[in-house]
Amino acid sequence: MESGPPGSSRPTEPGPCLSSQQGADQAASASLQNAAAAQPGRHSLAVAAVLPAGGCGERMGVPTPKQFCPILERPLISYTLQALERVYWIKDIVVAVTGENMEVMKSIIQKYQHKRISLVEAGVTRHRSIFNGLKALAEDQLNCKPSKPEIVIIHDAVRPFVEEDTLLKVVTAAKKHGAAGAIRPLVSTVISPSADGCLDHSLERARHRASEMPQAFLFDVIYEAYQQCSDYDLEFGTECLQLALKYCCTKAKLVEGSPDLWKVTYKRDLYAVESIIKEKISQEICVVTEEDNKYVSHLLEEVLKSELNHVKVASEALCHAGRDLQQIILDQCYNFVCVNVMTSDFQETQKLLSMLEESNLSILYPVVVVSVHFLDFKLVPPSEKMESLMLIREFAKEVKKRNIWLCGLLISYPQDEQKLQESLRQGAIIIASLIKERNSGLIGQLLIA
Ligand SMILES: Nc1ccn([C@@H]2O[C@H](COP(=O)(O)OP(=O)(O)OP(=O)(O)O)[C@@H](O)[C@H]2O)c(=O)n1
Ligand SMILES: O=P(O)(O)OC[C@@H](O)[C@@H](O)[C@@H](O)CO
Repeated sequence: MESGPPGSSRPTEPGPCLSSQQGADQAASASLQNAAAAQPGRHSLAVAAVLPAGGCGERMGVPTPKQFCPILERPLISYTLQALERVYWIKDIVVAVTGENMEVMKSIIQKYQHKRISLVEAGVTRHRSIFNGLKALAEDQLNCKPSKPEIVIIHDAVRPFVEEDTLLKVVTAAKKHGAAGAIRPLVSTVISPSADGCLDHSLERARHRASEMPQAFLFDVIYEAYQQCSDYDLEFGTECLQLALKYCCTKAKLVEGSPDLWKVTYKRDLYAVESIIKEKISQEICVVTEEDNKYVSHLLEEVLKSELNHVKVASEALCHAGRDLQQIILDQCYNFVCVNVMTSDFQETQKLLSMLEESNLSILYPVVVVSVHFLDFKLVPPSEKMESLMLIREFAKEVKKRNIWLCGLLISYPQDEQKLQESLRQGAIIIASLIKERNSGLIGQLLIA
């Protein structure tokens, strides 16, 4: 079993330097795990995960294997790893990738700072890849520690939306029953065709379910099942729960899963993943300004709130050493509007960009920064400021390297109150679109409300 990339830290317990969000995640995990472990006769479980990621994604119909297809410029598998890493009681995550993708996988682990990841060679089928992952856990010594877990989770690398409570449910059920798997209601009816391609019979949809992931097993059960498995099953099987039943007489407990457990299979699934992630990271906007611009910022904040229902909009002063702003960054707000009034320079915006670059916020998701410039076009014709405003292109090119997506917005700042409200509304509509759509084609552009 190969560890993560050279120089990367071996799987370690999450350190004390967790950001407040990660800390919150760990606290949530601890409470979930304690809840499970608190059950009579329970003790904390040694849990590992195996992620089969050795497929070629034929049904996706693109050259890149789907687990490496980019979502907001980040490979799909990295989202799944992030989902599992947030669950701190999963001690080891074994990913099965083909030899030709081993280096790509190592670079993903390094770039997105994934921890507790080990790599094994995938097999020519999904079952063989999973078996290789189990062998690595059974026979390998991670960090000179016994790596054989009590419970092993098996989860497809192309199912990025898996929550801790679902993982805990299948693990808890597997501890009791030997095996457990997430299921979902069938959307289409299952039919059985006859040899001549006509309908032989259909299954009663209400009495059947779709088998999804995650699944969990007592390690010894599923490892024994794979060791006994026929070549036919290894070659053509698609259901781990069936192997546990067939070779170990273990009847898996079926756990109702959430709607977002689906497997990315076709191209449309990538678009669905991207829109879900965009929705998730556009739920909070921070309007940043200097003290003397608070009035305009507040006006813009109110209009943004009215334009973006359910989105949390807060204002923060850029000064005071950014103490409150630091906390907002730590709490993983991915959208910032920097308000500049009657100026075309970028001093305030650059202060914000520096703070963002110093944080690790944009490692996993692109951070959108809109540098807003209110100008009274009657007093200051835009043409006079255009040259300095176009510097946005250079700034944007620089910070894009840190996954910060910067663009500019020029908003007319008329003296007339009613016209100002109209400008603000136009500006808010553009800001809302930039944040929700996250169109990388607009990076470095100067838009005019
Ligand atoms: N030899 C294989 C085949 C599949 N998988 C993994 O098993 C998961 C679910 O399988 P599937 O959706 O079938 O992936 P692909 O085989 O890549 O897709 P396709 O059948 O369209 O080629 C994926 O994470 C895939 O990478 C694997 O580890 N090893
Ligand atoms: O490799 P395939 O995508 O054909 O099969 C994978 C799925 O069957 C599997 O992930 C769930 O059905 C649970 O077993």
